[in-house]
Amino acid sequence: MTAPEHKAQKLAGPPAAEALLRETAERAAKLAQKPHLSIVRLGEDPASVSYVAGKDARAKETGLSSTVHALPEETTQAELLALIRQLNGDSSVNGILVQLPLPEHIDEQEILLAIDPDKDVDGFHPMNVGRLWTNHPASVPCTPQGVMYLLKHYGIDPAGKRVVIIGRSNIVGRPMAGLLMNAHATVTVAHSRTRDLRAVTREADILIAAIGKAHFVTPDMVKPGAVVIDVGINRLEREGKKPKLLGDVHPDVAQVASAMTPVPGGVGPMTIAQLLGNTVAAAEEQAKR
Ligand SMILES: Nc1nc(=O)c2c([nH]1)NC[C@@H]1CN(c3ccc(C(=O)N[C@@H](CCC(=O)O)C(=O)O)cc3)C=[N+]21
Repeated sequence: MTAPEHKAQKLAGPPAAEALLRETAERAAKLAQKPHLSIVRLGEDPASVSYVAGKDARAKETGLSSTVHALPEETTQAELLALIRQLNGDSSVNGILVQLPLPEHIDEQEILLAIDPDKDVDGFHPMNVGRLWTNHPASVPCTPQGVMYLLKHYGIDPAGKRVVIIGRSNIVGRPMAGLLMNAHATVTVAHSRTRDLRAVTREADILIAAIGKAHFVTPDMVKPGAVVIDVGINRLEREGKKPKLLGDVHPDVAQVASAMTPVPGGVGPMTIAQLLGNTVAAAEEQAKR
């Protein structure tokens, strides 16, 4: 590309995340007891170690308390279930998060089903999935809920607009579609089997990339003036250096989009802020009982 004639507005995550964290801290301070988040992680996958450390630190800065249960990779299904049941039964624990992905030998669906839906701050329990899809949302997955907050923060209302989501994962694509439908958008979910993907994505007023492939979305796939939300975080590990983080959207897309989230510093910080928001909401509900 030659010299850019146009540059999309940067939808920075940190200012929106700070606003959400401030609201969350104020709500946390009103509770008789500090909201408590229990985070469970298996094994030493570097991305998981780094994300969990971020969640734990942010929780403490926001006036919540948190515990990290770092278990060995070889932890059995039964041992993990036993820990979840213990946390379910512990009234001092308001939120439970089991960091994904789990090792191959663990049955993820059985683990997510075992978490008390009232403590399911990830919103991954089928009960909470059902609540979202019947437009009675309770706990909603943090990344898509964080995207909704970010859009609102920047004055972007999806009502009546055409939104195309690329990716159909349980963590991002599917719940994102449910939230946007609830917000009156016209939603298309595209994925790896979509024919003529470019024709589909070019229809989008708001394009959400949650594919998991670095720089997958190129300028030719974007309608001029569209808003582009990049949910991808592809870690390029480098010898002796911090990994480089690449989004799912090619940086040249900024020359056709009207607004675009950066990576890092876009959706990622929203995810963590929303997780703490969900934890405080769970604590508020539990305090009513
Ligand atoms: N049960 C569960 N719940 C999750 O919410 C969950 C999960 N498992 N597994 C993995 C994904 C990923 N995820 C991120 C959170 C924050 C950043 C984040 O803060 N990113 C920063 C950069 C962080 C860095 O430097 O590594 C940014 O984009 O600016 C990224 C990714 C939560 N996830």
